[in-house]
Amino acid sequence: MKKLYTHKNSFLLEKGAILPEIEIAYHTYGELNSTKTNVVWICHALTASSDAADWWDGLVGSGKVIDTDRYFVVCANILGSCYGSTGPTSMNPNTQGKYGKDFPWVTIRDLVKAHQLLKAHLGIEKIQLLMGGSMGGYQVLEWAVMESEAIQNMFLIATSAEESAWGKAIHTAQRMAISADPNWDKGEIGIGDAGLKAARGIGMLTYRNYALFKELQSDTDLEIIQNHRASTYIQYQGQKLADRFDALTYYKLTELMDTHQLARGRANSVQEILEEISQETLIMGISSDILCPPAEQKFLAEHLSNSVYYEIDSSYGHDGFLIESEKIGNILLNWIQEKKVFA
Ligand SMILES: CC(=O)SCCNC(=O)CCNC(=O)[C@H](O)C(C)(C)COP(=O)(O)OP(=O)(O)OC[C@H]1O[C@@H](n2cnc3c(N)ncnc32)[C@H](O)[C@@H]1OP(=O)(O)O
Ligand SMILES: N[C@@H](CCO)C(=O)O
Repeated sequence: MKKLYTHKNSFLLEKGAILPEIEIAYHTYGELNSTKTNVVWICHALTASSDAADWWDGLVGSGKVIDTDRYFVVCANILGSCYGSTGPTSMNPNTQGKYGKDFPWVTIRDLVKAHQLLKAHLGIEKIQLLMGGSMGGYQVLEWAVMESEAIQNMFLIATSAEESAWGKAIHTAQRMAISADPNWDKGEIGIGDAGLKAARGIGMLTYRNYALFKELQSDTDLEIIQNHRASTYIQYQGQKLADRFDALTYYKLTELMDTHQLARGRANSVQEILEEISQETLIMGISSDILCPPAEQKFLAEHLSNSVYYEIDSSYGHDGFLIESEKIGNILLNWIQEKKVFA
């Protein structure tokens, strides 16, 4: 069941803006043990909610690798999202209207800072396993730097230490699509679906790849000259996101992703800051990921001193981190046992 934590005091964002208060939507599964040594915290990616047992159901649940009968599992919706935490679709207590386009610039560090408040509220001192894929991994790495003493072990998949030039270019194209929507300038919540659909279409091309489209979406009817399978698939995926997400939120979350730079204000290079992280870390890459390709995870493994790297052979591309639960689960379970993560 989704719960809500309200931080009644003002919340200072990295870039200087102040939110008068923040709400954080979250899910917990299982019970915190008496020694408080069974916490698993899951950080979610771009469009997911706090219900990790739903979107990562192959990994999280009773008897699964992230066993909710044994562990106290927490997943919180990120600041700036539209799934319950404070974001552009929320009411601004100062104006009694929705934040909309006035929702300030948020960084990955702000997401972590907000979730640290929830962690304190839940009485958690240490996180035994902090895990996340894609933007979830961005938060994991930031948290390891921001509160090193609280993070015991980490699992990272399809992620990186900084948003790549490639990622920023894709996000810019997505924002161009959203802002080309005829209703965009109205700046209201709940409009801009045409732009959002196009942005999701662009996204899908990077979450999947040539080979998967060839395999699953090639036309079987050789006579067809319109409504190609690949076209209707992309259109359908655009509609599917528009049915559950908000255009302005998506626009701002892509800007948020572009702020990911672990070294900002801390070191002269990403390598330098990674070398300061000492937690035991499992890192996974997906062979066909063209958005956060395995080279990015190999780079992490090269510079995180206590890490181990595995590559999953999958045709699902970046979305493999959400889909390939069996392959991910087998490696994760072995690593948890070998490293005695919950011993
Ligand atoms: C709170 C919430 O609701 S969060 C919702 C869950 N999502 C998240 O957490 C975000 C992360 N998840 C995701 O991005 C996605 O759910 C993924 C990547 C895990 C899986 O994506 P899916 O869309 O389920 O899978 P896939 O790419 O195989 O597409 C299947 C869908 O496309 C449809 N489809 C397939 N081929 C075609 C085609 N040629 N033309 C039209 N539609 C098609 C299928 O019928 C199916 O429809 P359905 O979703 O209504 O059953
Ligand atoms: N399918 C994922 C991709 C981003 O990692 C999402 O929509 O959140």
